[in-house]
Amino acid sequence: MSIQITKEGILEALSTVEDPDLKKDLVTLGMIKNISIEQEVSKTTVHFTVVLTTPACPLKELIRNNCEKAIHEKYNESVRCQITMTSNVTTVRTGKILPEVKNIIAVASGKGGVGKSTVASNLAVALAQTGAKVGLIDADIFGPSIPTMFDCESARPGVRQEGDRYIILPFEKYDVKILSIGFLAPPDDAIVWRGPMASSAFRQFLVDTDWGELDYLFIDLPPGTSDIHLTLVQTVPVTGAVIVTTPQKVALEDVQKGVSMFTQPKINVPILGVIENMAYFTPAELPENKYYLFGQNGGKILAKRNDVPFLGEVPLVQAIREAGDSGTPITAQSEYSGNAENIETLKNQHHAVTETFKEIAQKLAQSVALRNAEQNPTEAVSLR
Ligand SMILES: Nc1ncnc2c1ncn2[C@@H]1O[C@H](COP(=O)(O)OP(=O)(O)OP(=O)(O)O)[C@@H](O)[C@H]1O
Repeated sequence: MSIQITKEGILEALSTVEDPDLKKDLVTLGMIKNISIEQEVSKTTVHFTVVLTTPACPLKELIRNNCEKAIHEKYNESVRCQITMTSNVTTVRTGKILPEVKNIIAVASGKGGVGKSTVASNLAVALAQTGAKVGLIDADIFGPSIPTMFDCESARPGVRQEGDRYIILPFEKYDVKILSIGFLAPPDDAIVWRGPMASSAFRQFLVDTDWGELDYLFIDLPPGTSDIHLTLVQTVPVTGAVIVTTPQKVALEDVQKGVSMFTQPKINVPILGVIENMAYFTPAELPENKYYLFGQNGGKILAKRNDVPFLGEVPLVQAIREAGDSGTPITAQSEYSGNAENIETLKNQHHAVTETFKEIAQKLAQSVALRNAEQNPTEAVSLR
């Protein structure tokens, strides 16, 4: 005898399955789509799609198994489940500027030289590798390093004319769409770009650029707080900020000021998480050793103090610096390609660091999904 199964019954069963990150059930979160039931004399198959909120979700198989279990518990072990797992990055952004960009993520630090551009580049590449559509704006007028890190120092963005408007076309590399203040001003002239000219160029990157559809648009901000920060939050609603720090106390004090800038009531941009860069040094020839040159756990302490997620720590290793200088972020390299004597050790170190960036990128995507599910949309700031 065939079992009587209805769409309502399937939804009831699946409403007992929680998304482990978002801590709400899949039905409430609107993640269940395309339910259909195939009933034959001796077997019943239910089909449905689970739409995950992050690309390449690591919990995919767990969620799939829990769905199957819920259907079996409600009906019978003999019911077959054909579950399609897809993803659709969520958004809460509104407004006329960049409506096709789902999430704008500011990458900030209190101090210069903590590796903000390195982290932003690698997160952008790592998320693009999961199939997400990603863009990156290098707004660091004091030292635009993205052109070096993506080996496109002489690149000039294209332009398209629409009536009397000029639309900028970003440059694309490693599946990331890129624009940099460095494309407009030769490095030695960067100094004259401080102030209103830089802010106006940056505004054009947001307002007059054809970014197309993007899941994540990263903004690599200058260190500290600046006019560029204000231009950003005044021009577009920002999904959230990622804070990059090194562990030492002096860095943390500056970084705290950066955090407070975003979280002050007038600005109100949520912090998506803290990343500790150069957390420890591991020499290639002693891969098991960790030397905490700048102190330990500074990033974790900062995250705890501000009650925001800690996204992970990146070690200080030669391969990251070499990759940045060579114009291919380490996550975009399939393996270590130098010709050093200790090649096997360097390959292992390279692999470990690449995996670390991928894990941090995944945690960031989860943090964005959580922020979009739980918090109100950010609004562009109006300062008087
Ligand atoms: N984890 C790391 N291991 C080794 N070298 C690193 C690491 N992170 C960054 N670097 C190197 O440190 C230097 C500064 O990094 P980066 O330009 O990313 O910092 P930044 O915070 O963006 O700097 P700025 O304040 O000038 O914008 C670069 O040469 C980069 O390759």
